Amino acid sequence: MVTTMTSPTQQVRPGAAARSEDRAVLDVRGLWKVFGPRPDRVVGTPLAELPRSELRARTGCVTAVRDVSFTVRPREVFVVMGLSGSGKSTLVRCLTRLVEPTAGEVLFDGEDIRKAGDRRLRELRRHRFAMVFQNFGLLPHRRVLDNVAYGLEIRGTGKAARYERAREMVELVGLSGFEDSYPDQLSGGMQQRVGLARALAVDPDVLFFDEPFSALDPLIRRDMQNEVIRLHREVGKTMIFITHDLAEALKLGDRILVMRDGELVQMGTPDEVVGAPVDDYVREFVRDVPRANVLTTRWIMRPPRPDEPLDGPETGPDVVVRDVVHTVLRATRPVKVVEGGELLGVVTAEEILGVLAEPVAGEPTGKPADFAGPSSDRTSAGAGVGVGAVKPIDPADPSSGRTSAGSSGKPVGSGEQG
Ligand SMILES: Nc1ncnc2c1ncn2[C@@H]1O[C@H](COP(=O)(O)OP(=O)(O)OP(=O)(O)O)[C@@H](O)[C@H]1O
Repeated sequence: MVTTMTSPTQQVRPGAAARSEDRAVLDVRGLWKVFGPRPDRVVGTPLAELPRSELRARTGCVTAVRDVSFTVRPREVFVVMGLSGSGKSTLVRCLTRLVEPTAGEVLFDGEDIRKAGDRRLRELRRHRFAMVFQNFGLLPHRRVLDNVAYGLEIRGTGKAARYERAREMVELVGLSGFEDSYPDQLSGGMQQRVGLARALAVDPDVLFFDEPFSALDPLIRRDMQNEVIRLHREVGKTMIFITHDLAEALKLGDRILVMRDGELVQMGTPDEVVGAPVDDYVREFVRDVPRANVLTTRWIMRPPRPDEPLDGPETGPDVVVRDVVHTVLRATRPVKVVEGGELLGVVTAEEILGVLAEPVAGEPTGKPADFAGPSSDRTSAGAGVGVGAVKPIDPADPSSGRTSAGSSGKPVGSGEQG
């Protein structure tokens, strides 16, 4: 057992814990949603290959979700990100059948939700799932406590038990003292805390968030993101979170699914998306992200040179670069990246500067060409999905993430991870 120098203040990417479990809470396979007349005629036919605008002109149909597959693991925060109209809401709504999928499978704990009858679906929605919406969805004529207790009331929980639970949840989200207030007496951030408390009150297996903070001003929004991180630590729920904001996705997500025109473009951990964007669409999203705040030592380490001393400090491969900068710059020896007793590589000031400096397109970064970069199990974070695989860093390839993701130093939310 190797003791690394990872301290509680160091940021270890949150996905590390979730990744250790194989079981899927949600297993989505080949999911399609086509809106419009006779959508069945589109899936699996040449019509499905048409660009959106042409399909719409010829058939009146819109393919909102196109053959998307992914799994969500227990306690994972899984973020669905993309520009407006990319299909995020439709995809997530298909998971609870708020929108009926056109084709594909949605397995929840192994059960195909598409085969569930009305009664079973109601049961699942009341007991296993909860949603937090952008517009809060609170009942205006009910007090905070009654809003929080609402899901339990629907479920038939007795008054004393539901109020007890509701009080606990109100306290959990930091609203003690506001139990008797009405929604319009609260600020937007506080209203969304009520939304969170209400969702948590029913003790769901999966919490769905549909752009919950996009109506809030930036400071409140940041508070609420931190609140989600804190609540996730405390209650450990599986969360599926829709956002069009990359900083939010990087800050909250264990893994991120990037969508464009209904398709899955890339799926991976925040460092995979920033370190190795698969195409220009994703590259444009991550362009201004300070990479040192997101990439981990695994991304920048290199094999030790034959003459290098290997008695320097140690760190882990999932430690964010920002958190080892001082150690590396102070060390008189290369910092060793160690996992399970195995030396994976070393990091020196040279590698740190390589991340901090603005990369110049086409220029070699100095990394040995035969070095494989992040291990293949990490780059296949798509969990059985071929489309989501990311490219390992290739210093010789100007299109690889290392040379294309900018480092403007602009503050984005990713800097507040943890
Ligand atoms: N009920 C509907 N009928 C027809 N087309 C729809 C319907 N709902 C969504 N669409 C279309 O499906 C596509 C995906 O929409 P969706 O709302 O899922 O995207 P989104 O990424 O969530 O966008 P936004 O961030 O703006 O909410 C869009 O082209 C949209 O116009």
